[in-house]
Amino acid sequence: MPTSEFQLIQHYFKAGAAAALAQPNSPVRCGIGDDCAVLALPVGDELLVSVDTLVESIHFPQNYPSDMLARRALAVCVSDLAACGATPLGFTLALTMPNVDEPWLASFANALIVAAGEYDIALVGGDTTRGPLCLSLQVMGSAPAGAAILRSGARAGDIIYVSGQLGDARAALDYLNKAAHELSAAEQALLDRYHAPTPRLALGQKLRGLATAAVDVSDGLAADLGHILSVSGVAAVLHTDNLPLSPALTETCAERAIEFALSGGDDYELCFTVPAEHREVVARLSAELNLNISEIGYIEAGEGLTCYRADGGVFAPAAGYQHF
Ligand SMILES: Nc1ncnc2c1ncn2[C@@H]1O[C@H](COP(=O)(O)OP(=O)(O)O)[C@@H](O)[C@H]1O
Ligand SMILES: Cc1ncc(C[n+]2csc(CCOP(=O)(O)OP(=O)(O)O)c2C)c(N)n1
Ligand SMILES: [Mg+2]
Repeated sequence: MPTSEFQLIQHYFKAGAAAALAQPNSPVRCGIGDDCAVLALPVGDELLVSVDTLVESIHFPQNYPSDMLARRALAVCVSDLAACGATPLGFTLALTMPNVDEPWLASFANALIVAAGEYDIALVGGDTTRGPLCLSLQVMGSAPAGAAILRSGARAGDIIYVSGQLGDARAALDYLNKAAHELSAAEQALLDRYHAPTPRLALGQKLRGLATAAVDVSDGLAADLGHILSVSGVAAVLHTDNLPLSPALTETCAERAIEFALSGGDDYELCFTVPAEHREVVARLSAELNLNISEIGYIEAGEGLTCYRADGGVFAPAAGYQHF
C-alpha cells in the first residue's frame, strides 16, 4: 500500500504513464520522476500550451466518480489543443485532494491513462497536494511552424461553422442528481455528453491551412464566438434556425434549446471560420470525418454578434459562463 506522496505518484501515475513512454515514436525523452519532463518537438514544429483548472462543485458535481472525472478533465483540456489544430504531445496534472482514498485514486489513474491513450497524449509530470478537490491539467501539443489556428484570423465574408451539436451538456445539468433508473433515454443521452465530451482533435488538425480562426465552445457559443469577433475585429450574423440541436435536446427542453445552444457551454465542439470559396472542402471534411459540421452564419465588417430567429426577430443571447 503506497503511503507517502512520493509512493502515491509512483504507484498510481508513473506505472501507467510508463507504457506511453515505451512507444517507439513517443516524444517523451523524460517523463514522471525528474524535476522537468523533456519532450522532443517534431522538427519544424512549434509548441502549443494550454492549462485549465477543474474545481469540485463548479466544473463537476460533488462526489463525482473519479473515473468520470479523469475522462472529463482530460477531454476538456485536450479540446483547447483541438481548437488550435495541435497534435497532442504530453500533459501534466496538478492534483489537489482532501485525503488519500486508494480506490478513488486507482480508478482515477486508470481512467486517465486510458483516456490519454485514446488521445495519444502522455502524462509526463504533475504535482500532488492536499486540499479541496481540484485539478489543473496543462496540455502540450505541436503544429508546423505558423500553422496553429488562432482566434484572430476571421475576415468579412468567412462562413461560420460549428461541429457536432450544442446545448446538450447544459441541459444535462438539470439531470445530474436524478436517479439512473428514473432517466429517460433522451436525458441519459444528454448526460453522456456532459460526462464524456469529445475533443475534436482530428477536425482541428484538418482545419490547419483552411480555417481562418477557431475556438472550442466551453463557455457557450455566443461568448466563445464573441472572442473570435473581438480579437479579429469583425462582426457576425447567425441564424438560430441553423444551430445544430440533438434530438435529445429538442425532446427534453424544446423551449430552451436555442438558449442552451447559444449560452449553455460545456459543449467542447469547435466553432471556426472558413473563406466562402472553401465551402466544398468543409463539406468533404464533414463526410470524411463522419462528423456533423453546420454552417451557422457568416462574418461581416463591424463588431458584435447578431442572432436572427426564424421569424426575422433578433434573439439576444445571455452571456456565457463567467466565474466572476
Ligand atoms: N491567470 C491567468 N494568467 C495568464 N493568462 C491567463 C490567465 N487566465 C486565463 N489566461 C489566458 O486568457 C485567455 C482566455 O482564457 P480562457 O477563457 O480560460 O480560455 P479557454 O476557454 O481557451 O480555456 C487564454 O489565452 C488564457 O491562457
Ligand atoms: C456541476 C457543474 N455545474 C455547472 C457547470 C457549468 N460550467 C461550469 S464552468 C463552465 C464553463 C467552462 O469552464 P471554464 O473554467 O470557463 O473553462 P475554459 O473556458 O477556461 O475552458 C460551465 C459551462 C458544470 N460544468 N458542472
Ligand atoms: Mg481556460
